[in-house]
Amino acid sequence: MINYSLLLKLGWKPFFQQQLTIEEYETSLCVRVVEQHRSELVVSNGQDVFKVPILKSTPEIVVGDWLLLDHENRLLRVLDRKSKFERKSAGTKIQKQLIASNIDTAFIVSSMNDDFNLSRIERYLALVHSSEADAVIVLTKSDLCEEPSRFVADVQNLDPLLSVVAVNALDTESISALSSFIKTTDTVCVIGSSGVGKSTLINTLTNGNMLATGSIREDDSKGRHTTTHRSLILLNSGGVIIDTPGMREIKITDSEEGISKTFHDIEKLSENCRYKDCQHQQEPGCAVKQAVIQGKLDQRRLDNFHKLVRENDLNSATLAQKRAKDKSLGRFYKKTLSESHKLKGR
Ligand SMILES: Nc1nc2c(ncn2[C@@H]2O[C@H](COP(=O)(O)OP(=O)(O)OP(=O)(O)O)[C@@H](O)[C@H]2O)c(=O)[nH]1
Ligand SMILES: [Zn+2]
Repeated sequence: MINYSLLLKLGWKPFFQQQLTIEEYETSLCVRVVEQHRSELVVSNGQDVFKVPILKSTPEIVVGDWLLLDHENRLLRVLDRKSKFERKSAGTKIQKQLIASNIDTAFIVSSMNDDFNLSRIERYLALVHSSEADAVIVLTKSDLCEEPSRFVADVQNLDPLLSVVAVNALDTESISALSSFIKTTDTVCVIGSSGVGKSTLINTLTNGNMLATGSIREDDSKGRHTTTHRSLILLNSGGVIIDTPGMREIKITDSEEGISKTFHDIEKLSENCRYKDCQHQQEPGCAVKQAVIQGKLDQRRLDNFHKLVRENDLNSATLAQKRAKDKSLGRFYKKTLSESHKLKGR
């Protein structure tokens, strides 16, 4: 029988419970994926940590997923995801890759120094907004900054409803301001550019205790022992953090909805453009350009909006082209195969 009370500290929610049948509740095992390797998944039921092999028939599974297993720890099914983070695969391969799932809140980390960049924050916001997770902007290095409130105000200016917190990521007391954004059954992820303080923040949040879901030592191919990176971390104060390497190099793709939510002020203004399909470039009667002239909208914000839309269109188009190509290639193989069978008289 599934023990819900053990699952709660792993981020279990009514959303997942509602997906179970009574039979599944009575006969199966429910676990969360805490690590992902090439040939196996490391999962936890809130008490024990164990491994589930990845077979040819195993569907795409990522850290954060909830799985139902039978009593021999074989996969029955993956529960529907509450949210998911995807990215365009790195390199020349054009494919979408799932990198983490079931995240309630994403901490977008940015440091209050020369690296501070509103356009980059907007880019991360568009990403988070297309994942179904909530966004919180965490501004680090407050101890090294003369006027943190100026940075907070700049970010708040992007959207008055945004949650923005300034912290010294090295200091436990300072980051306690984040606790109201980490509910005990919530799953949080931390994203942002290199060097902004993501690891420092996670370390302080976990008091340096990164192995709370249990530690597993693994043999690598040469028979050496390596301690693997734990991707799903339990917080002593309740709540879960997901920190996978993939989360750190995520790019915009299929994020139209996220861009639209992030720049809802521009969307709102565009309702008054003369042309319905106005691109807010050189068209007459453009309400968005007018707002820039009147000082109601930053030229920087409009430029970044255009840039992200272009980038998203490009990535999404190549993805769509690849999908179409794969489909027609699949039909070609099928046809060739059936013709060769016909020739052989089968
Ligand atoms: N003074 C101060 N230093 C900080 C703060 N946050 C991070 N640092 C320092 O900044 C440097 C980079 O922090 P990391 O936590 O490694 O940054 P990261 O975002 O994890 O970087 P990557 O692993 O490259 O993605 C480290 O030397 C930290 O000690 C802060 O709030 N105050
Ligand atoms: Zn316009």
